[in-house]
Amino acid sequence: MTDRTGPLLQVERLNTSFETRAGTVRSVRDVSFEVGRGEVVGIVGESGSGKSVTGLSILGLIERPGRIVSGAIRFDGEDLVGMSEARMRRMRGARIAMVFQNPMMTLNPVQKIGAQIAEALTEHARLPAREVRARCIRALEAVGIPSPEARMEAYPHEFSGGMRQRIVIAAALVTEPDLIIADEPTTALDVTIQAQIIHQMRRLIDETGAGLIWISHDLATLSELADRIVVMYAGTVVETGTTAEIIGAPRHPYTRQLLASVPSANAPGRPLRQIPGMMPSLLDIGDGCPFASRCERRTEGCARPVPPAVLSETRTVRCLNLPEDRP
Ligand SMILES: Nc1ncnc2c1ncn2[C@@H]1O[C@H](COP(=O)(O)OP(=O)(O)OP(=O)(O)O)[C@@H](O)[C@H]1O
Repeated sequence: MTDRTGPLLQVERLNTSFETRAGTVRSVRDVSFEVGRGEVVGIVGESGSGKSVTGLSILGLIERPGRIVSGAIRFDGEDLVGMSEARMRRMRGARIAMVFQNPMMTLNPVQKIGAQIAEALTEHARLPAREVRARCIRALEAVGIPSPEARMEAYPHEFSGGMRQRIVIAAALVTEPDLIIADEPTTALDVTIQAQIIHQMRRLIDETGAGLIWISHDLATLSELADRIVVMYAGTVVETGTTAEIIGAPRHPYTRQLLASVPSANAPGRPLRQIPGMMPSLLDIGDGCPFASRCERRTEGCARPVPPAVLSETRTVRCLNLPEDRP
């Protein structure tokens, strides 16, 4: 049963692990967040914090030795956890789309791009050829490809890196999905191109009312694009809030340190501030606060599980020793 009044996506207490010879890698632990219609939610965190595994869990793409251990992923009111592979595949094609970092891995080098985008469409719906063509052109226009009709006949190598990434986004958009999950899609690109793509994505989400999850290690990019931000550290969500709250008044000690390491927050010419210490291994990690070993505010209680505190309708923070309101 679908519920059009609720949020588009609700991830509730998600746990995803990988069984390895060395032990259980608990990549995603007790992760909860929501995405509304027409909303962009950014997931930020250092490398290895569980961002991609969260995205792949939503897409039903966790493969052995990994599995979703517990939790619910409700999309339009329906739980995706435990859905049959055949239905999940249809969901991925038609209603939930994904965009990954490397367009060359997604695009077929020997097929014209028009045909590749059309394939995304015809795999899941039987449509007249004229309609398919019109929709492909619309998708290319939407991501800012000039002369889309002529460009449909070109091969991937005839495009620049930025244009190729736009084509991958167009292929994800052509089915008019309700939810798009983008995993570091602009990381490899020039900052100017990044800014253009981000601007176009924002416009698209505003126009179509789709939901977008944008996974990134870069808070500066997210501040331009996201409505809300989910901060992940060592597999858990440490803080969620509106973009203005996270950027303007971070509460969790990790979020504060992460912000302090963003280049624009540093004086020019000075080296970036690194967060001292290392992220703990996710192998058989306990349930206490994972940031405790690097945190100046840690106390004995931090070794026990720290439930997320709900500070307001938009804000949760998982910390026992919250610093004052403003840094
Ligand atoms: N197939 C797998 N087998 C074992 N461990 C895995 C597997 N896939 C991911 N992991 C582990 O899960 C943890 C989270 O990885 P994930 O890729 O989600 O991090 P991330 O935040 O997306 O990092 P990055 O920014 O580098 O992509 C890591 O410790 C990683 O080693």
